[in-house]
Amino acid sequence: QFQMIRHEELECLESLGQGSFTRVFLGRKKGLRDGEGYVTNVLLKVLDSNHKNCWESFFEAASLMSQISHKHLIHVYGISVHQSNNIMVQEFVKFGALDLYLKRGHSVSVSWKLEVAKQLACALIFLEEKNIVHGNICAKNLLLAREGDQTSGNSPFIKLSDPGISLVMLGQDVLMDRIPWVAPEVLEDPEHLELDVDKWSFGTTLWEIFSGGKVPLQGLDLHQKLQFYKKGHWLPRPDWTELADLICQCMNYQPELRPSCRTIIRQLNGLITSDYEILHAAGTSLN
Ligand SMILES: N#Cc1ccc(Nc2nc(N)cc(-n3cnc(CCO)c3)n2)cc1
Repeated sequence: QFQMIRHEELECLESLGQGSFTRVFLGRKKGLRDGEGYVTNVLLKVLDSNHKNCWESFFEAASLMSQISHKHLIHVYGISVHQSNNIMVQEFVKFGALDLYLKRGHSVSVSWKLEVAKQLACALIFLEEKNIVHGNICAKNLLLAREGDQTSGNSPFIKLSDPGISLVMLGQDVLMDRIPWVAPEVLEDPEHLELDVDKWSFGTTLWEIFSGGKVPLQGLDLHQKLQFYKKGHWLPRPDWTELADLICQCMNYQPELRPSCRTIIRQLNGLITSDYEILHAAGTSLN
C-alpha cells in the first residue's frame, strides 16, 4: 500500500527535531519523472534504533497516511528500510511545525488562527467519516504549508502529520507526558481508542493556537500532570468566552459529551462572525 524507496535515492541532511521514538531530518529524494531525473526536498522520519520493536506501528502510521489522501493531511511518499534504519519519507512542508512557528513570535490575526482551526477540524471530519482515530493531534503535528499574511490576505494552509507510533506502544510514561493532549480515558485504557480522543486533543490544540504557542502545563512533572486529570482540572481559560467554551466542550472528561466534528465546525464559524473577531480584525487593521 505504499512505495518502497531505495536508500540510494535518499540523501539525509540536517536534523529538524524529534517526535516520540523518532527523529526528523530534512532530506532529498532523487527520482525519475517521464525519464527526467529530479530531486525533491523531503522530510525523513527515522525510527530510533533503540525502539526497533515499534517498527510495525511506525509503518502502520505511514501506511494509514498513504492510504487516505486529503488536502489537509500530510502526503507520505513511502518507506525505506536499509540496514538498521526504518525511515518514513513524507512531503517537506515549507514552514514547518505550527508550535515552533507560533513560538517564533509571528504575529498572526484572530482570523488566521480561526482559519487554521477550521482546516484542522476539516481534517478531523474526514478522519471521523472514515472512522479513523489519529491519536496525536497537537500543534507540533500541524505543518504550515502556506503562511498567509495580512497584506495579500491569503489564508494560511496546514497539513496534519502522521500520528507516529501508536499510543498503545508508547508506554504509560510517554502517555502521561502527553497530558494535556492525550484524552483522560486513554490513560485508563490505551487499547480502546474511540474517535472522541481526537476531539479532546483538538481542544488542547485550539488552546495552543490561541495561546501563541505556549506549552500547556509546562513545567509540571508526570505526577503533577496525572493529578491535573485526577482532579478534573481545565487549562487556563482564554479571555474570549465563546472560544473558551468551545475548548471546554472538547475537553469534556466524559467522552460522549464532546461535540461532533460538525458541531465544532459550526461553532468555529460562529466565532468567525462574532463581534470579538470583528473587533480584533478592526484592531489589527487600525494599528
Ligand atoms: N526552520 C524550519 C523548518 C523545519 C521543518 C520544515 N518542514 C517540515 N515538514 C514536515 N513534513 C515535517 C516537519 N516536522 C518538523 N518537526 C516535526 C516533528 C513533529 O512532527 C516534523 N517539518 C520546514 C521548515
